[in-house]
Amino acid sequence: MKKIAIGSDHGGFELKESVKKELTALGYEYIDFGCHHKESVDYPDIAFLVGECVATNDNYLGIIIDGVGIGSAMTANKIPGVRCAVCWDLSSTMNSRDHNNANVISIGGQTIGPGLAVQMIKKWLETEFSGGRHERRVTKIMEIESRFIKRGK
Ligand SMILES: O=C[C@H](O)[C@H](O)[C@H](O)COP(=O)(O)O
Repeated sequence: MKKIAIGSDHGGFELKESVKKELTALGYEYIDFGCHHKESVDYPDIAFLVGECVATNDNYLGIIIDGVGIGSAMTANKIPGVRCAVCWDLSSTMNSRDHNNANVISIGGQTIGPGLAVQMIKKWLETEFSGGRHERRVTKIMEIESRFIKRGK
């Protein structure tokens, strides 16, 4: 069973607490990279820690929650090896695993209620990458990333 790296900014803090309860109920071990309060923080600081954990540990998946999910996903996707998907419903959630092999999910604490969020997280964790034609496409994504790493950009 994969382990989970989870983090949020102030806008996702409350939803993160709900998601953590669901993770525990599902039997997942997790590391909470913060924040641990509702005071204003900068989402790149937390998204970096979650993304770094996933990129350096094959047995981790990541969950990031900020206001709408966009800034944290932008940040995490700067880290080589991270494929972070902004998801907003069950369909985007399943697609991000089944087709895109996302290893980090980013959701909005101000746009998604706790009921839907826990359903999404459960679905995301139980959905496997289906490979096949999608393997070819995800490989192309990773090859584009490697080209820029080689150039040192
Ligand atoms: O994409 C970024 C996130 O939605 C942030 O949670 C948001 O930008 C934070 O804004 P504020 O400082 O106004 O809560």
